[in-house]
Amino acid sequence: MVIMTIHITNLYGQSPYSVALMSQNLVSDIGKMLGMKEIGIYYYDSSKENPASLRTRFDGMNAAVAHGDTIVLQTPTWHPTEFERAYLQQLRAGYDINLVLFVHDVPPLMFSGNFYRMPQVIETYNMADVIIVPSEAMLRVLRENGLTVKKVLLQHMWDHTTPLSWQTPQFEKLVNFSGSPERFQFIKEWKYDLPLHVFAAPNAKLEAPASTVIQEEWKFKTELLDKLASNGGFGLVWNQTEDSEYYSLNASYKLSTYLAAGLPVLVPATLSNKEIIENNHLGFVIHSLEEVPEILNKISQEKYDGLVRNVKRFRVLLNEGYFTKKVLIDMVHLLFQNESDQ
Ligand SMILES: O=c1ccn([C@@H]2O[C@H](COP(=O)(O)OP(=O)(O)O)[C@@H](O)[C@H]2O)c(=O)[nH]1
Repeated sequence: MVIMTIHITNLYGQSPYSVALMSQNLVSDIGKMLGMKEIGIYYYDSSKENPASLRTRFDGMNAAVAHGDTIVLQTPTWHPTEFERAYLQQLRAGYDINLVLFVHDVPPLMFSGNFYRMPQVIETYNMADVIIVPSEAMLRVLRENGLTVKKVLLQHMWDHTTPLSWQTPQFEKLVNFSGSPERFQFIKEWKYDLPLHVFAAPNAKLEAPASTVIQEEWKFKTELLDKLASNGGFGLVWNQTEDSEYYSLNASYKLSTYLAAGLPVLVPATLSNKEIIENNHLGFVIHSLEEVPEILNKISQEKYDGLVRNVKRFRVLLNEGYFTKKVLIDMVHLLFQNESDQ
């Protein structure tokens, strides 16, 4: 007899280029490995749905939920906050359950124009028994904005469970970047005498890129890792121009993609989890893009190969999903033990 089922939500219906979709699928797949059941959340324009049909939709999603169960909501669902709040309220009203929020992104902090929505978002977070947030810095900001949930866990880093590329990256004086030129202004302004290989969706190509900006085709999963590994060089994490401080709070998905491909990384000094890069010697922490050519022109073959060896060792954690497994298992302990009066 099962006495407690853990359910975890998973997003459906977004474009295959959606990183939100990829990351939710990843967490839900690992949750299922640990025996959790999935609740699918379809992405559509829910703002026009009337409350009665929304309630029926939620009842359908909750068909397998019973008293005593635990629900992990991966948030944002990219529906309006009202949708998430209504869903959680219906769960709370209908069942005696444990609620966990696994926060991937905080939309009011991603886009400054949305900051006015912060109180509503925090109110929704405060419905949780346990909340999982990307970093200590994110937790601080959420606390400053009224987060009261006592039981908190940190994600630290995204996993990347795509089958690995077994190629060993070679030292090349080039930088790989995965992300759209629309979001990352520095791509348009790349002025260094070093190739910048940009991996972005087909609809996000630059009209007239600098000759050192090489626009790669979008690649899925292992193909992406293979191409990054065969390009060699480094993987770059860099801020968007606007709202550039967000990487000091979230966990960057591309960071894990590069490491899974075996590439050493160049990351901004403001990155929330830069200590992981420093402590494990996985690349360089930089303060400005000006440092990129300096590093690439100076680094020796031996030093590069040493970084590649460190990455090869570390990436096992990502490939086997150990950051996610750890936080999901810690979540169960935190729910059912009294150790957390933090
Ligand atoms: O050709 C490509 C280019 C990008 N990506 C994915 O897009 C992510 C980068 O997305 P984003 O810039 O939103 O990540 P973050 O800002 O979290 O680092 C990468 O990690 C890849 O998983 C991909 O699958 N194929």
